[in-house]
Amino acid sequence: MLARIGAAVRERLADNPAVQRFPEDRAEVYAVDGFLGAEECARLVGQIDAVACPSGLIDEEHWPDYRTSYSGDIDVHDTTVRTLEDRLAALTGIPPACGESAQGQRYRCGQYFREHCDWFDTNAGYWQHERRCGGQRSWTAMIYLNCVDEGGATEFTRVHLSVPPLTGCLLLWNNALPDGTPNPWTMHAARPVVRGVKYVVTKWYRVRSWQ
Ligand SMILES: O=C(O)CCC(=O)C(=O)O
Ligand SMILES: [Fe+2]
Repeated sequence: MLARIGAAVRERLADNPAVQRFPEDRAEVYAVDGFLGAEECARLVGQIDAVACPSGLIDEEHWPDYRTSYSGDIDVHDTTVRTLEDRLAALTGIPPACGESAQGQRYRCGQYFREHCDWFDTNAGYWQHERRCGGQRSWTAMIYLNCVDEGGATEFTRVHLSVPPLTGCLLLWNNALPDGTPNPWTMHAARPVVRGVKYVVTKWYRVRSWQ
């Protein structure tokens, strides 16, 4: 399933001249500049400020201080959110039903999200729940809503790829290898914001409908 999804999205992205793939064979990471306009970004920033609470973590108990950002589910009925979802579906071909609700995140000065992979550990206790809610995560889509004065890069730590936040830019990656197994090279972190504040919206996609 994951191999099939990976191949379908890969083919579609390869045909799109607006999509750039980072020159890294071990991880499939792509960027699309100007995926959202400045006004759309500003509207989403306002929404995030309205809903943001300290970010949770799926395995909070074992990993305190792993993620110090604030986050929240943004309003799924909002027109900007709908536009964003539609654009992502058109770009990737992934059915919108597979997407978890869009999550907004805000990192203030000094805040970060330590090194992690987005796919689920199928040996962890939480997996029994997640496998029934759509299963494994396939692709991750993240949109930067603003430029950060200093810090706040998304770093793929094992392949030494660092992506600085840029207003409206989409970062997209496949959490699986071409054979459908989890790709350890997708390990990534949100580096601490040094000056300014960082806002992003993240969509994680599952192999089946998310519920
Ligand atoms: O904010 C970032 O740069 C990365 C966020 C992230 O890794 C996530 O939300 O899974
Ligand atoms: Fe992540």
